[in-house]
Amino acid sequence: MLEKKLLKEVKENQWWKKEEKILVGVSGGVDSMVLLDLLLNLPAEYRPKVHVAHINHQLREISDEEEAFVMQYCLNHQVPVFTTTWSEGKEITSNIEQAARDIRYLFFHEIMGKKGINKLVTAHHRNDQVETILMRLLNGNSLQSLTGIQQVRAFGNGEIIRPLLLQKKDWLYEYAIERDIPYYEDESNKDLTYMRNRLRTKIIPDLKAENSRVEEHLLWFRDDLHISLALIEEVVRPKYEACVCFLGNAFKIDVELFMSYSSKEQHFILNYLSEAFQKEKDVSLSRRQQQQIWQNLLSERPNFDYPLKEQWYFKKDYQQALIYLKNKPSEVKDSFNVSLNEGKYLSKEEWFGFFEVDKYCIPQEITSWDKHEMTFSELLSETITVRKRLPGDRLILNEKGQKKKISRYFIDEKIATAKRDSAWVVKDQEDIVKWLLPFRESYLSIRDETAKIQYKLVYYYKKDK
Ligand SMILES: Nc1ncnc2c1ncn2[C@@H]1O[C@H](COP(=O)(O)OP(=O)(O)OP(=O)(O)O)[C@@H](O)[C@H]1O
Repeated sequence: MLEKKLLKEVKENQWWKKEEKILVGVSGGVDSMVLLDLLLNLPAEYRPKVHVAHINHQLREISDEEEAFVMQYCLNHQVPVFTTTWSEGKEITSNIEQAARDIRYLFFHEIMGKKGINKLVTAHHRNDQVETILMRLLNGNSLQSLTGIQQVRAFGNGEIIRPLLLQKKDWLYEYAIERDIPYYEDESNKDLTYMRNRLRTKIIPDLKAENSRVEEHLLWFRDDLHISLALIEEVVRPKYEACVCFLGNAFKIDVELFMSYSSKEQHFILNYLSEAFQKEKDVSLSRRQQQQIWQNLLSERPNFDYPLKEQWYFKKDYQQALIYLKNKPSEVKDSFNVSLNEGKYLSKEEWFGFFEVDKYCIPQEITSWDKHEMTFSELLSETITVRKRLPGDRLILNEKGQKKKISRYFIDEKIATAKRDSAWVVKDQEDIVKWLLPFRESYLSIRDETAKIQYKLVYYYKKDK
């Protein structure tokens, strides 16, 4: 039955082409083992070229055994498999579930990049969907997030697909038994310190005692909400785009235009603004902060500056409002010395490291950030200086040693002023600019491709820095 349901969806949705490479996240549990079996047994004209990724979180005694099991299974089925072990940094994370998730997606992303794969496939199913919606509802999350897990959404350069999202967990178990599929039972699912597990084992069964179809009803609610929000989006999104503009480190709002919209439209414009904050700056605005912005926009006071959250301020200047990042001058340091095998935060959203390749190690909390890196084979200097640019700093452009002032480079490349100010100059002890972060490397630092990489400089930053 399950294979028929999946095939129908594969045909309808055309998630992948025949023989297209996909990466499947396989934990070794029943969901992902069933997914793997289903994918490998699709009719040839719908079957993708399956690759598997497994992350050994080392959180349980049998973690190593599970990893070996997934590897052996893939070997037996001639499926390429990539594994990694999460061995460092657990002790410094407060939310281990979230950190494990970040590590997973980072690894998926890395493998997809290396192997030229654009599609990640995971085994989320209908029960995961119900639990997610309930969890978000109980936690007071946004209306948009109550539409739960999306079956397809953007991920890295491609997308993440959840082919089993409409299938019940019971059906996966039945399929596994029928086809004698081996899997590991996840013992941590019984741990009632996690909200999801309490929902699964206590609260949802209680709700089902009230109405046995409660899960179906929640999914109806989800579908209706999804459609309603899409309709609202059609009307309000163009208005949001007309009155809100993202400037890199600030959001600019046209107050007059905002005031010309109905209060219902204003409500959704603020929701979209909040989403944009999350997406662009990784900052979540509470409901109270959203209300605060709304009141400020409607306020009759023509101009004022108001602290909103951390270093974010709301500033109104007649018909224009800005939500912008104000750096406290005392917290801004503009020069750092980084020794070999050391890393430093340059700001709350940037981290710089200098390492021998085999001693490379980064703080857990930055693993999901974006990065630039530079590798080289010879140690030119035991300390690297990272600092803001100074007048006269020059880049070496080519093998002839031709130099260009950084200020000129910015003009020629039409780099916005705000971005110029956030740039870092990386120098060695010879006082040669090796790198203008995040824009370009000096010619001298461009490595010989045949030499063995021994050292690396890495710059991690939160997206859109
Ligand atoms: N250790 C792992 N290695 C590889 N893939 C995994 C691993 N754990 C989970 N996955 C993949 O992620 C899917 C979701 O797993 P799970 O429900 O445990 O995670 P979640 O944290 O609730 O979800 P998400 O990771 O999407 O936020 C699994 O069905 C599987 O495809």
